[in-house]
Amino acid sequence: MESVLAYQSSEVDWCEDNFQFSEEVAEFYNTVSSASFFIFAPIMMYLLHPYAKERTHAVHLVWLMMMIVGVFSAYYHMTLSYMGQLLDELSILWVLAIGYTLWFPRHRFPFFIKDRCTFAGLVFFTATLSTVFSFAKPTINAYALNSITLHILYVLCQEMKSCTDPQIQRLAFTTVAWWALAISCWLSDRLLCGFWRRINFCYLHSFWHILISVASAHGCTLFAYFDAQYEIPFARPEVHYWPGDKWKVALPYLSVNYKTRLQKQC
Ligand SMILES: CCCCCCCC/C=C\CCCCCCCC(=O)N[C@@H](CO)[C@H](O)/C=C/CCCCCCCCCCCCC
Ligand SMILES: [Ca+2]
Ligand SMILES: [Zn+2]
Repeated sequence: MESVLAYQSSEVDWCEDNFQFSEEVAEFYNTVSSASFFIFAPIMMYLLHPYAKERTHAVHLVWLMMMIVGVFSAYYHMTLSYMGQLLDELSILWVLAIGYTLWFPRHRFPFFIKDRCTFAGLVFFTATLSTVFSFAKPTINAYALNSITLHILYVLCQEMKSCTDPQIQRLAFTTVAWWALAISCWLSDRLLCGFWRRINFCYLHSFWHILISVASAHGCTLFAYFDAQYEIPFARPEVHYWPGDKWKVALPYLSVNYKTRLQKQC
C-alpha cells in the first residue's frame, strides 16, 4: 500500500521540473492550476441551475465531480504517485460517464436501448469495466480518456448538421476552439518536452488544466442546450454568456423561459 502512495510512484511525469519550490510539492504550477476546476465548477453550477431545476438536479453532479477531479488532480501533481494518477483518471472517467448519461441525445441511443434509464445502465457498466481495466496499463489511460473526446466531437458534428441557429454555431465553434487549444498543450507537454525544456518553458500542462476547464464549461452548456431542445422544448432554452452576452471571453449558460411553460400548462 505504501508504494502506491509514494511520491513519484506514477510512471508518468509531466514536463514541469519536480520539487522546484518545495519538498512537499512535486509539480508546483500543475498543482496550483488544478484549482481552475474548483473555480469554474461552482460558477457553472450556479449558471446552469435554472436548466437543472427544469430538467433534473442530477446536472449538478457533473460540477460536483469536476471539483473532485480538481482535488485528485492537485493531489496527483503534488505527489506524482500511482494512487494520485489513478484517482485523477478515474474521476475523469466517471464525470464523462455522468455527462453521457445526462446528455447523450436519445435519438442516438443504440437500437436495442429504448429509454435513458437503460442507457445509464449501459454507460455505468462500461465505466465500471473500464475502471477495472484501468489498473492494467495506467500509462495508456490518459490517451484512452482523450480519445473519448473524439466521440464527443463526432456526436457534436452530427448534431450541428441540423442546426442553423448562428448563436449555437458560435458556441460549437468556441467549444471546439478551446478544446483544440487545450489538447495542443496536453500533447505538446507529453511529446515535445525536450523542446520546451530547451527554451525553459515547461508549463503547458498547467495551461491545459485551465483550457480544459473552460472547454468543458462550453461543451456542457452546448450539450445541455441540445438536451433541453429535445427533452423540455416548452422551456425555450437560450444560450447566454456570463458576465455579459457582448463579452469576447465569457462563460456560456442556458436560460429557460418559465413564463412560456406556465402559459402552456394553463
Ligand atoms: C454526450 C456527451 C456529453 C459530454 C459531456 C462532457 C462532460 C465532461 C466534463 C468535464 C470533463 C473534464 C475533465 C478534465 C480533467 C482533466 C484533469 C487532468 O488534467 N488530468 C490529466 C493528468 O493530470 C490527464 O492526463 C488527462 C487525461 C485526459 C482527460 C480527458 C478529458 C476529456 C474532456 C472532455 C471535454 C469535452 C469538451 C468538448 C469537446 C468538444
Ligand atoms: Ca515533472
Ligand atoms: Zn494534470
